[in-house]
Amino acid sequence: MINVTDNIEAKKVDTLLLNEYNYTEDVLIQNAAHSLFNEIDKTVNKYIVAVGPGNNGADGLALAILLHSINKDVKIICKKNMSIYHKIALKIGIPSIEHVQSCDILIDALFGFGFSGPVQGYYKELIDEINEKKDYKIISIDLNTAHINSDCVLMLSTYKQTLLNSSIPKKVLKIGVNEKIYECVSNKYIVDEEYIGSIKKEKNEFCNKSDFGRVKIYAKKGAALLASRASVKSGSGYTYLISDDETRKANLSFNPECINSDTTKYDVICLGPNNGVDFDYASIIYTNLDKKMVIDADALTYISNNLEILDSLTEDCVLTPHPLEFSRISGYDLNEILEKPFEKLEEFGKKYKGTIILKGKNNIIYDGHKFYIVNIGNSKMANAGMGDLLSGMIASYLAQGYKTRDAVIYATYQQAKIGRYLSEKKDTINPTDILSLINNK
Ligand SMILES: NC(=O)C1=CN([C@@H]2O[C@H](COP(=O)(O)OP(=O)(O)OC[C@H]3O[C@@H](n4cnc5c(N)ncnc54)[C@H](O)[C@@H]3O)[C@@H](O)[C@H]2O)[C@@H](O)CC1
Ligand SMILES: Nc1ncnc2c1ncn2[C@@H]1O[C@H](COP(=O)(O)OP(=O)(O)O)[C@@H](O)[C@H]1O
Repeated sequence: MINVTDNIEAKKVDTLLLNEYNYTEDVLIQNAAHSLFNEIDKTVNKYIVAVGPGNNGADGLALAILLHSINKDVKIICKKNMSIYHKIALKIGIPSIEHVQSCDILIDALFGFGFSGPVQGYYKELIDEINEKKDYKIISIDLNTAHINSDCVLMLSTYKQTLLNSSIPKKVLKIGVNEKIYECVSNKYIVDEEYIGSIKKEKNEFCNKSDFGRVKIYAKKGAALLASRASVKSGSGYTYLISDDETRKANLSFNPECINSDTTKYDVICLGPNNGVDFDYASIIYTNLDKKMVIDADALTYISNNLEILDSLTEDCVLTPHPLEFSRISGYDLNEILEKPFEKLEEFGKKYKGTIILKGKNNIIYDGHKFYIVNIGNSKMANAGMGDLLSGMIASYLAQGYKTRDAVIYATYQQAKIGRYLSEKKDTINPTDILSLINNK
């Protein structure tokens, strides 16, 4: 998985590598430059590198030297950079220009995580000029400098936290450092295919349906159909729906594999999708504390009026709030949650047991120790019922024996991955579109 760092953590990584692991700045800059060079489009010819005063600028200069070595037409705009790379660049004849010229790619190597705003004077004027002329593609190194209209950011070694809220295309490049080294600095990770592959459970040849667990869902109306169908399609051995007559009747034709009656034998309960806020969730929760549990939607609203329930939750409970629901159960201000989701989840997680997923563009999963971010979905998925579907999927993977945290990660990733796939074909992605593709190869 890829580590996520805020500016303070990124500086700590820097210090750690230099002081504890004997890396030098030059080794890191060289590694960064080679990764950038490998990634950058070399089918074009003209490049300009806008160079800042610090190591972000040095990365840009080292990249310019590599582009020059393969005879590309590369120029630098560099007022001040004390690194050896500036001297080398000038010595080998890379032209230094004062103003932006026409080119194919402009590389923003002005500032990285050492920047603290606002930008003024020379750099402000240069940034305005870069944005104004724009007949080129702008690629930013590590972070996009304030107000630059980048087309892409190539982050170095860690995912930069401020970019979680940016829609600019981005990629993390390795710089010759094993990610495990960052673990003592950051406990936030972007979930990737590699992690998903490592937790995926394969089916044994002699398996039986009872090996895949029993899910009992308390839900009503369309939300019940979505959650229970998602549970069935995600592979739980048995899915039971506890609902009203009308919903059960509709579910019979929509979801023939689901069992529309109660059971005393089950491993997981999923509570809430459109089940009403007047339902007695407390007694279901208190009598099922030995089971795995997914608490969603109306059950979360109920808890916000019966907060003492939170004290009873176990490690095997999953809460699935969107930001407003999280605000209701935590009492935190909604804007504060949106601005500082990690801090607020950690504060909440210190008080109560279990795993919580804060849903949205960045789905942030917190298990009381680490944060796992699933951010491959897209805004076309933002419509009613998506959360109901997700809670059914989480319940299903819990029943199949996934660790609590991993069931949440696995379900969220599968949902977002289908959303990403469909986004190329559709302008709106409905939960039923996702349902039809759950479990497809
Ligand atoms: N492990 C790492 O952490 C690595 C970091 N590298 C690069 O190093 C960068 C960080 O380098 P630095 O710490 O030197 O910082 P930066 O290069 O991001 O910027 C620091 C410089 O910008 C100036 N500055 C800051 N805010 C300003 C403002 N508002 N207006 C004008 N000037 C301002 C500072 O005085 C300082 O000279 C990363 O973003 C990355 O590109 C790479 O070289 C490879 C490895
Ligand atoms: N902008 C977005 N980008 C990516 N995924 C999104 C976005 N908005 C919502 N989602 C996904 O849709 C779901 C929304 O859940 P929720 O708000 O609870 O929906 P509902 O109210 O329909 O139950 C989450 O799984 C989330 O990942």
